[in-house]
Amino acid sequence: MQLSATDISVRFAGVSAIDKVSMALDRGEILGLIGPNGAGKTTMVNVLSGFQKPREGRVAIESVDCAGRSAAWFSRHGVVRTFQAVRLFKDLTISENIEASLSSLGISRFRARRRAAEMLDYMGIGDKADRRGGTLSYGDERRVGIARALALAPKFLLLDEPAAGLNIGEAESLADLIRRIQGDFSCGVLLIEHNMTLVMTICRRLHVMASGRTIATGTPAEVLADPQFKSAYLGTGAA
Ligand SMILES: Nc1ncnc2c1ncn2[C@@H]1O[C@H](COP(=O)(O)OP(=O)(O)OP(=O)(O)O)[C@@H](O)[C@H]1O
Repeated sequence: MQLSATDISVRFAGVSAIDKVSMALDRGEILGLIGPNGAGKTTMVNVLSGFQKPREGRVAIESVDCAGRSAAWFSRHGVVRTFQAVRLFKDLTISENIEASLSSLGISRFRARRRAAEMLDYMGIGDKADRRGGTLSYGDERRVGIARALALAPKFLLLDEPAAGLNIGEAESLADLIRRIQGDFSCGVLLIEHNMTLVMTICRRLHVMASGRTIATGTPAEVLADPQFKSAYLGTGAA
């Protein structure tokens, strides 16, 4: 099963953010999406999850065309994403925050509560279920963001900079966790990340963007040897 985007273009106020980018995520792989700031990575995740309608191009889940579908439709069909900012409702408990996303998909309150508890346990923060949003440490808040996504039973999980702001130890545990999630949920994981150690350790395949375009794809070794990658990242090599 595959989530694919073909020849995607997005413009904001006439300015090109993505220009004819294609990528595919298989259920069963961890694909790294990397690139300098402003490369178009988050915009691409927005397109892949129904948060941004592309000006051109096609998104499909296997052979099902997703044109015009809402973000909620993508969620219901197993395409789930996290955000750079977790944004919890501060008046709700952590559990209620997760239940709210499930209820919006029509899941009963009872099942939503049970599912939230299971996912918070899975993320190792079951004891924080009754705390209010906004009272957790930064690292725990990011775990809630992932728990909230996992509660939606992803077939494709799109993680937008999950290691941002984590220390080295926390980033290492995150690497183990992402591998575990991929296996336990049998989901494809798209990982946007600036932490190169994390990306190179857990991704078998990388997709590199710069200035809204694809500049390299391949295994970490192939990408590291690619002149366009070296030029974009290290300022060396022929572009
Ligand atoms: N809603 C928007 N309105 C106008 N321009 C936008 C909008 N969202 C993104 N852009 C622009 O589109 C381009 C791609 O942005 P995007 O956030 O996708 O890049 P990114 O690779 O995710 O960057 P970063 O690594 O900094 O998060 C940038 O030039 C950005 O300023």
